[in-house]
Amino acid sequence: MKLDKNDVLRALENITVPGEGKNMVESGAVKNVQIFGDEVEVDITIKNPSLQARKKTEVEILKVIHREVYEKAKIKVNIKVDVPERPKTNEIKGKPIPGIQNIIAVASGKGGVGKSTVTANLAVTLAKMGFKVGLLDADIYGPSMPIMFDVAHEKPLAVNIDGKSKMKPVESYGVKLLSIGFFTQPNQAVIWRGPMASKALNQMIFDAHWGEIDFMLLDLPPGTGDIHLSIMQAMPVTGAVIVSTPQEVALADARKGVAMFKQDSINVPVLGIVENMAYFTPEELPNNKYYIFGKEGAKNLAEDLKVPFLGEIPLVQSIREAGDVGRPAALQTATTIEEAFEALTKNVVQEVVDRNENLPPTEAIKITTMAGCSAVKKK
Ligand SMILES: Nc1ncnc2c1ncn2[C@@H]1O[C@H](COP(=O)(O)OP(=O)(O)OP(=O)(O)O)[C@@H](O)[C@H]1O
Repeated sequence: MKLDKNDVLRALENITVPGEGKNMVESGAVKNVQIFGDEVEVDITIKNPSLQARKKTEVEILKVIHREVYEKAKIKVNIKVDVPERPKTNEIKGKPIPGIQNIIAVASGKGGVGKSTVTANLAVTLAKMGFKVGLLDADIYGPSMPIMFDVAHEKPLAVNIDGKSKMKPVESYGVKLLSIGFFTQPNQAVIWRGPMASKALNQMIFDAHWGEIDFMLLDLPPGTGDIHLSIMQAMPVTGAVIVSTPQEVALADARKGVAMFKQDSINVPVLGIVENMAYFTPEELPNNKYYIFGKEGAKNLAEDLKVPFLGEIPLVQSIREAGDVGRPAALQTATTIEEAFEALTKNVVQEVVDRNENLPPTEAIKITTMAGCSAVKKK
């Protein structure tokens, strides 16, 4: 018997693909029907990859054609599975942490570019602006926050919260702080294996009593390794800030840092790049700028990678000194350093706001307005 293609299509209009509302012709799932005498070949694309869905689709097509068109038709069904790609931007991973609204990971490809210094100053500037700030020093290779916040001799206390013993972060300059450095001896070299470090970090995140936090800053170890992956998978990181100097070797590593956050398995939005040690200004010649590590390297990198440029911080002796004495330089009021960190912090907050505005409302609560923060004006 010679079959008619239209009869086959009409028959297929009676059935749907599992999980899809419209009939399989109307939904566009049926891609092609070919007839060769009493043979019918149906090409169909479905979104559900399960074996069960494929089998069910095939059986239903066979049954409906045999019933409605020709009971002895020889039927071949070619099923292609096309799983719709999940939207990649603004994805939040990890379990949300009650009370913590935004988690910003601060990273650098290369070590020693001032990642911890920038993180500490961002933290105190956010606190000055009126935000509730937490800082988690996850730099397992060289935790420097206890020194930078002058709390190296303190230890987090245990508090009882709803019958559970929780770690209470140490507080300094309005910033709640936990560091992997609180749990190691200053002179002891600790060799952290990946899973051990992740466990310690998980405890500092989930077994600590952080309370209400607007911005939790995460000082990551330098580089792009295993530990970064574990942290990103364990925590709902809002976005990442990359710190680099303008120097070529640092930029090459910063590029890798950006690539790490953008890769599919991590997929954390990059809030932008900070250029640290952008130029040197001697105190006695405040108008002179010396571009020791090159000029605008990180700014150009940001343009190149199409990520925001968040700001530049000069190389200033007092920034280093302030770090060493344990009082972040941005606390020095009415200085160009304070100004530089304020400009940087406003840009970071703005990027977080922009990023959160693009999130569906069902996501965990995020800061979507800077109202109430007089220090920050919306662009
Ligand atoms: N803008 C700056 N001006 C002057 N000194 C700075 C500046 N930024 C950082 N430093 C100094 O550079 C040194 C390295 O900085 P920091 O420890 O913050 O770097 P890092 O990138 O966090 O290093 P690590 O590899 O340990 O993660 C410190 O002595 C710090 O005080």
